[in-house]
Amino acid sequence: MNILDTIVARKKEEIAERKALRTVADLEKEPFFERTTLSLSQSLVNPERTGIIAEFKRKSPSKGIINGQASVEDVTATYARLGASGLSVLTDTDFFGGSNADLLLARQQQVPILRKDFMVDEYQVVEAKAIGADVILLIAACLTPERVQSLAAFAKSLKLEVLLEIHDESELVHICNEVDMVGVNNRNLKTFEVDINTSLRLIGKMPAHKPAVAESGISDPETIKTLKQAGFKGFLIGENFMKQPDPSIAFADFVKHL
Ligand SMILES: O=P(O)(O)OC[C@@H](O)[C@@H](O)c1c[nH]c2ccccc12
Repeated sequence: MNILDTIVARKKEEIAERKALRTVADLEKEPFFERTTLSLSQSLVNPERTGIIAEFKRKSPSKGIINGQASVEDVTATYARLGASGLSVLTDTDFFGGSNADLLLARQQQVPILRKDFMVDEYQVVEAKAIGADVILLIAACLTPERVQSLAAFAKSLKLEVLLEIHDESELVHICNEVDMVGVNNRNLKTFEVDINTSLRLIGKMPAHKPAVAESGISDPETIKTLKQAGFKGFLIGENFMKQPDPSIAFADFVKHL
């Protein structure tokens, strides 16, 4: 089994455990459930922002511990203040060291927030709304095109936006009307290999009317210039900032060079 299959198998167990603890009806009573969500697709094309979706990630299966001490409140506040177009918060605990509590803390910021997790069930979409997310991620590598479409339609019914993540040509067929943005993960989730050229290769084959997001392995402001020229509007960056003792300082320094 590759790591993605392992994560998704564990995720399904976790969802069953969570459903037993809190029903959908419980989630719908959460204070954040009834709220006006923010649009990441609009924020990405706002010329006053950087296009960066800055990610809070404590650890990952490929890197182990990235940052064991940073405060989600402090770091996301700096990201938002210094021009991040959006925030991405890992909510998977077992493999990424994140939690729903992290996303709730990030929600103090008035910028769109992506719930970064492995979404395979409608329950998680309801939960995303209840914990304060504006956008969900759907990963083509763990869903059929039909499931992408049905989960995306469900997310839209809750006024959440959808970022569809693809990694190669074969996954272009997962793109449907219901997704708002298409991301290209430069990291192969099965082998962990990272190659920025994955984004540059795929952009020409993606729909021009949906903002394109380049994801993973970005560590140089020059790369953002190249990706922008190729047509990307969003740049999802985690580790480059999180691996520093103070991710806020790393972010401030990076945006100076854009
Ligand atoms: O830390 P990086 O290399 O900047 O990557 C961020 C983000 O793209 C990455 O965390 C990611 C992209 N798609 C995912 C899906 C699940 C978990 C994590 C991810």
